[in-house]
Amino acid sequence: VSYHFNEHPVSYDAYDQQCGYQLKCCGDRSCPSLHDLGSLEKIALEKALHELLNNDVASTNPNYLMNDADFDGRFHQTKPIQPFEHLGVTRTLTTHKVLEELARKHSCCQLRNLLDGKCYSNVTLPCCKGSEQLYCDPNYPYRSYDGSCNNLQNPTWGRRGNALKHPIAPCYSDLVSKQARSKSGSSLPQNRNLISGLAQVLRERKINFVSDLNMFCVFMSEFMNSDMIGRANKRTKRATSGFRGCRADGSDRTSFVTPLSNPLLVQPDDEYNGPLGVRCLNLSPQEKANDRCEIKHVAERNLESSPFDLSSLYSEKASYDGTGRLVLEQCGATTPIVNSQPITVQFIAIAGLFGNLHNYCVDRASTCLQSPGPVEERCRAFTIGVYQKIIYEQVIPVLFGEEFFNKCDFNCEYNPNVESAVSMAYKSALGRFQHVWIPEYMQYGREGQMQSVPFNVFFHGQERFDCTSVLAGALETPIHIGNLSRASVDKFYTVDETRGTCLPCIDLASNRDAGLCPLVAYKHYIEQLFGDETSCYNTFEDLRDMFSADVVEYFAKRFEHPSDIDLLFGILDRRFVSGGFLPKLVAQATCLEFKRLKCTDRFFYTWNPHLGEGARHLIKVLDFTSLLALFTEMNEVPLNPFFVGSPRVPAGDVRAYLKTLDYLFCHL
Ligand code: HEM
Repeated sequence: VSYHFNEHPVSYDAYDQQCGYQLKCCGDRSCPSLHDLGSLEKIALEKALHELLNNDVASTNPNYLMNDADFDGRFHQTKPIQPFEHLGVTRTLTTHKVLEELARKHSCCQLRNLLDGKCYSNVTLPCCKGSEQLYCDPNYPYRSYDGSCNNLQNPTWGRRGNALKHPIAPCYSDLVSKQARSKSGSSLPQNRNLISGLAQVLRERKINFVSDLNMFCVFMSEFMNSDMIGRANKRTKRATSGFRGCRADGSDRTSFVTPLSNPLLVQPDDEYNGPLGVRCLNLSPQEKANDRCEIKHVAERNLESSPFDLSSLYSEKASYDGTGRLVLEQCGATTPIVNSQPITVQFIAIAGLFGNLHNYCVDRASTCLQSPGPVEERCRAFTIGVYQKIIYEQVIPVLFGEEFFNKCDFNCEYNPNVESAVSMAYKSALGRFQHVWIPEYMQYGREGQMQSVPFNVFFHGQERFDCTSVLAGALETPIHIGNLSRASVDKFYTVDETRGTCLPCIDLASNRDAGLCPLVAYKHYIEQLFGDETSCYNTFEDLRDMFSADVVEYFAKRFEHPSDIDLLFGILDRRFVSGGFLPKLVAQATCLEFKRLKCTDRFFYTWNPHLGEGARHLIKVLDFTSLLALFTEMNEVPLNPFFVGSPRVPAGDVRAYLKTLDYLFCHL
């Protein structure tokens, strides 16, 4: 299966073609003239500078900012635009304004030909010349901290701050920024209304089946996700606690409006929020990345490096003490992890296992390290190796099940010809599938003393929690299946167990803001890649091959046509991969992302030539069972850490065995 992205995404017609729908722009090969690009650029640059200046002003005015009195304060917090990033942000916004102007001036088909790259090759704005030159030392044996130089021919590939990729051209109604519309041209169903109605339908299912997969696996997956994708809320020069879109009491939109927020409307008859008087939910639009001013379909910025390199833990400038140990905070996590928001203490505790592993390594290696190089880099490479092994040999096989794991086929060699990047369809829709597993309650406590605590309690005041109890509880909390919990749909991130935000609504908003194409088109695209048979969806009944009856009935009530359904709803696909935990479409999308990120990583642990024999042996041995034995106070640790009720072994035995391997740290 090819995981390769086209350099320029192209509009995807194959579904319409196969299903006999009228093809847009069929036969229209005309192109817009770009003779006035220079003057469009000048005007756009002025507008962009003005907007950025206004945004910076807003970032210093409390009227525009969230504060701790808001229930969702810090949920939408923003990082600063670093001085070296200003030029890229300005160029991105300028080009965006030029694209919007081109969309106003030219016919849809002409614009489509232009953005699909069918008119001219590699057009950029005239004033936006020159790209930075990075020099990489091909013999330097360690990863950079921002992901650059992983690929020696293309040193910027995989780097923090790069754009994500559209696998197929987005389906904005104006091709560049306006939200997609239904087949007939009317608006799509309103976000919160659609999600809250869906949750109500699913709630009626009363499914009793409880899975034995646990929340430890879910938080580990979240941690992996945060390593490959960093959230890029639109930023200003200053970091902020988030820009306000709604009034503090949620009763309405605020009158202090900027392009930095894009609040969601809530209907008065909203089953949950209506009686609370909440009519508005805050939302942060995401920043795009088009730093070379290319005239093409543009995607969002990724604020992490894409490879699995523990970038969210080590961050861009890791804080080591004089001996190479990481400076660790709660549960062993680093400051950037502890300070990120929104974050639960379970996430902090999982990140902390890897922070602790780094320091465990330094403590052993620093006295005897025989391989050349600084101990912090050798231990970092080792820690990343253990983490990559856990992902590809433990997490993914469990999520995929044996059959699909083999079908996906992770046996590759290093492939330097493909860019390491994450797809928009994964980030803004299908990759979010595991949000449906968020339960109402989490277990918390040490052996024999577990208690049930509402999920959202763990977002706030994390220092109160005991790390062993947090992890022990996650191991014994089963995932939630079959419907959408109130903890996720109505009370997400709440401070008072009443007013909260709506995670699936944020997911849907993200899907729509990213202009993702309809579910049926994307499904067709991915099935073609996998060589699967593909279907056409002319009626809602046709959807029965992928959704259960209650969902089909709901969609039929809310959407005008099956091809209006948003890609996000692929998370409700009822065709699960056999022996695994993911729906088929989600599994296929995940397969592509994880394959790409493995096979394009020059330092992947199985082929990294700079790992010594000691590191290789330790990576083989270490897994979550060992990490839990080493870094928690559990008396007994699970052998199958992703399942509730796993058989356990005494932690002391595991620790004693690992101690016999200490000499290996001299040969990292
Ligand atoms: C149960 C724990 C989890 C919580 C509390 C959680 C929460 C969140 C939140 C608040 C966002 C930001 C939404 C936005 O502004 O767009 C987000 C984004 C996202 N989540 Fe989760 N999530 C969890 C687990 C997962 C898991 C297990 C996965 C799948 C591997 C996942 C995949 C994603 C993706 C792909 C995004 C978008 C990228 C990003 O903004 O980082 N999440 N999640």
